Amino acid sequence: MIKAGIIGSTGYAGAELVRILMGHKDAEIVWYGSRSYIDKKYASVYQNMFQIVDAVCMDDNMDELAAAADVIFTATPQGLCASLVNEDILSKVKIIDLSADFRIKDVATYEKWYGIEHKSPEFIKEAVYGLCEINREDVKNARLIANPGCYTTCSILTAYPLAKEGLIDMDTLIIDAKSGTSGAGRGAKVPNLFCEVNENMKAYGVASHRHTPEIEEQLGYACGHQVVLNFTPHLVPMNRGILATEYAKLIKNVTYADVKAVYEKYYKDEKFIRLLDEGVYPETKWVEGSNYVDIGFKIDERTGRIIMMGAIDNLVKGAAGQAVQNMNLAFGLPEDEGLDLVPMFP
Ligand SMILES: NC(=O)C1=CN([C@@H]2O[C@H](COP(=O)(O)OP(=O)(O)OC[C@H]3O[C@@H](n4cnc5c(N)ncnc54)[C@H](OP(=O)(O)O)[C@@H]3O)[C@@H](O)[C@H]2O)C=CC1
Ligand SMILES: CC(=O)N[C@@H](CCC(=O)OP(=O)(O)O)C(=O)O
Repeated sequence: MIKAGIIGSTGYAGAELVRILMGHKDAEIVWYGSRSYIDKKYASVYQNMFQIVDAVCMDDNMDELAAAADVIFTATPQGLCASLVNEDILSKVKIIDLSADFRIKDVATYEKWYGIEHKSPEFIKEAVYGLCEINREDVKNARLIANPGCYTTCSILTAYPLAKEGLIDMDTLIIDAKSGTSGAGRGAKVPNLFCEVNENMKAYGVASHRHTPEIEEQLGYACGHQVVLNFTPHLVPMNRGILATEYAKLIKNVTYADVKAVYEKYYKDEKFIRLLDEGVYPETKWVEGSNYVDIGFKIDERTGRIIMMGAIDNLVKGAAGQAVQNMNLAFGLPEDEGLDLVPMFP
């Protein structure tokens, strides 16, 4: 039985980890970490866990946690994991970080886009970018896994096969993405108040969102050269879900069947990636509560562009589900263990 500790178990991503790990037959949660609710019952923070979780919240004593657990998930604000990790901890326990601390390989890029100093840059090189479908073999041997971001998971997986096969002009790639408000976390913030979000839609982080360099870096690895792109996120009035719509100029004269074959080359055996039929486009509702990524596309012959669309649940494939997928790989378990989450509808 894998013993899991969660730092930040009281946030939205942490709570989703709790929900998923409760249904995992080879893992148990031994540490419900919190900053604000220490010694309080976890089920008093999340009443949906009443009579399901009996544990109380604990502090973030890393030494005790590393002795008690086999894996630590950090579902905490940017910068915290980097301030906790050290060689002693990593020699005892694997860390799966849901924040961005170890995703970007160039520390100067991280510090510029996040506006904080990186507290343990010596571990950046070792960290594996935990996009399971792409880095599966590296994840299996990793001590430190950088769980990808929610927008980035959706954006990268949607464009990856075409980038890899040189089908699109990467300089023309534009990613327009929408997220539900759980993507912003549980902390109180004025832009996320009901009156600000309900019956409203807004772009934010325009030409400056911190996920831009993460997407550029990963798609750059795929196509083999530096990528510079536009990424514009939007907040939409729903709880969960991300829909990324991506536009790019096609380099080659290809048909729908050619492009579908390229997607199938990379994803046909991927349990969590569903390539939709021609004329069917992803909707967030069809993946809600699940670890699926739904992908659809259309070639616009009039403009010579392809329009690719991907949808995920930001808290599952965009955070906790992917983190459990990474844990399964890193501990030699079936990759889908605990992740048979049927999408909920409506
Ligand atoms: N929400 C999402 O869709 C996604 C989130 N992520 C990432 O996951 C991480 C958590 O996000 P999310 O759950 O949304 O955020 P929340 O604001 O909902 O939760 C933050 C969590 O971190 C804890 N925390 C805050 N400050 C500290 C601190 N100084 N020391 C220890 N613990 C602290 C909080 O504890 P307490 O409540 O007890 O104070 C809480 O458990 C972030 O890095 C985010 O970028 C990644 C992908 C998707
Ligand atoms: C709606 C919303 O605010 N979304 C967050 C992204 C989600 C997140 O927590 O970021 P990571 O995926 O990088 O961890 C944002 O734009 O910052």
